Formats: sequence, C-alpha cells, structure tokens
Amino acid sequence: MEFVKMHGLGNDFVFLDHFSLTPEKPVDYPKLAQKLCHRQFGIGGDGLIVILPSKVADARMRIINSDGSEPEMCGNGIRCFARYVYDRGIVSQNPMRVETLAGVLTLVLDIKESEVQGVRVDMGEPILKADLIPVLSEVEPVVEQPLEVLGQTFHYTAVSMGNPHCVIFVNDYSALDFERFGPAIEKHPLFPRKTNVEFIRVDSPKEMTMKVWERGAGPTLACGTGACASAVAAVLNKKTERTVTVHLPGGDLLIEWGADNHVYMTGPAAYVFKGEWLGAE
Ligand SMILES: N[C@@H](CCC[C@H](N)C(=O)O)C(=O)O
Repeated sequence: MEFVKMHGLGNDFVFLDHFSLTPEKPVDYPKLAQKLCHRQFGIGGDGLIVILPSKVADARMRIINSDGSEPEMCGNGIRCFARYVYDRGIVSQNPMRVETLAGVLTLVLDIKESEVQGVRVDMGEPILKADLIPVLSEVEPVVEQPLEVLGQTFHYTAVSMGNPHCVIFVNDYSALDFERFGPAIEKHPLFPRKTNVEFIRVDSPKEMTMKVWERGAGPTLACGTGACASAVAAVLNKKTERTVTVHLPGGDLLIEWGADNHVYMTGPAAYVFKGEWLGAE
C-alpha cells in the first residue's frame, strides 16, 4: 500500500490516495490510522488522511486522528490535501472545493512557477451557540466561563470550527503544567465528545502564541482549526484585531475573521516522503 507523508507546520499526516483506486475490500480506516500513525511501530503521524471522490465537491477528505477517532475537520491537513490533489492532477480547479464532515470548504492555492507556495482556506463561519459542544447549546456564546479541573480553575471560551475547541488565555506558559492539564481538559465532562485545548498568550493586537493539546492526538506542533477558534475567541474577548498571526511551535498561520463572518486561514503545506506500507493492514 503506497502512502505519502506531508505536514502543515509540523502537524503531520499519512496520506492514502483512494480517489480512483478503490480498495478490494472495505478498509477499517480508524484501525489503520492507529497502526500507520504510531511513532515507533508505524510511519508516524498526528493523523491519517484519505483522499476520496465526492458527489458534491471536487474531492472528499476523511481525517482520522492517531488514536483512531474521526474528527470533523483538520485545518493543516486540508491545506496538504489541496496541494496533493492539485499536484497529481486529481483536481485541477483553483479555487477547489473539498467535502469534509464539517461541510464543503473552498480553498485557493497560491501557485508560483508551478509550485504550490501556500493555501488560503475559507474555514466557514465559527459556531458559537449550538453544535457538538453541549455547552454551546446556550443562548449566548460561552465566553470566559470557569472550568474546574484537577483542583484548578481556568476560564475558557468555547468555539466550534466544525470540531470543538476550548480556548484558554494565559499570561505566560511558565506557570502552566501543559502535559497535565491538556489531557484532563480534553476529557473534561463539559465536553462529552472531548475537545481540543488551546492555551493562548496574546502578544499584541495582531499576534498571539498558541500551545495546543489536540483531541485524539495529544500535543501537536500546530492546529489550523485551533488557530481559527483561538482568533475568534480573542476577538470575542476584545484581545486582538480580526486579523492575527498565530505563532505555533511549528511556525505561523495568518487568520482573518472576515466581515462576512467567515474565518480564513493561510499557511503552507509540505511534502516529507513517500513510501510503501509493508505492515499488516
Ligand atoms: N490538527 C488539526 C485538527 C485535527 C482534528 C482534531 N484533533 C480533532 O479531533 O478535532 C487542524 O490542523 O485543524
């Protein structure tokens, strides 16, 4: 089974191209993701991305976290997806439309001298009131509400970008036990379907720094949906302007919350290597 490894700011994925090559028997992608993504026994990755045909868009993306759970969307993954399908001629449209569990998204590729330099994704409208995060079924957005965990009180803002995010603003990271609180908040009873957790330090009205603990993947070097959710949370809390650069451990993303209420994410998509999986499927 052939695969390609890609990353968006160090958020890394194993890609399987099942657009036209239909596997002989049904594939258990969640089980396969756990094997392929394993850092020692597999290829290594934060997730598995499968390229599939779509009846409603140019192509369909399935993303499976390294623990085998299936999220609705992946911001860094969809930029890599766009570059992969464009480079291989699977999709030649630019802008292209990609079907995800969070809806059909439109992506614009920045191409110079035939090479994809970056991708701008229309991530759609943030969901602030009622979605898969049960606390959002309130009338008002959940902004700076107390969250008790392991004997400590944090204040969180809940934003869904199709997938759930719990955004917590911190003054500095030195006082934060990230490895302890990240997984505890991911599994907090407030979030029965679990949540991604973003710890944000606002650096200026135009810049913020983010440390992320991802649902189903743990600490990652970047999270695109998380950067979008954090930018929205920062505006709701009057901490930044609507266009911000988000500094992540793996690099920077530009996030714009437009006047049309859509969030736009711009960032790179890079190849790592290709190979053949010889392990059990
Ligand atoms: N890293 C991704 C998000 C992947 C899904 C997430 N772990 C979830 O379970 O919601 C991104 O770049 O958005």
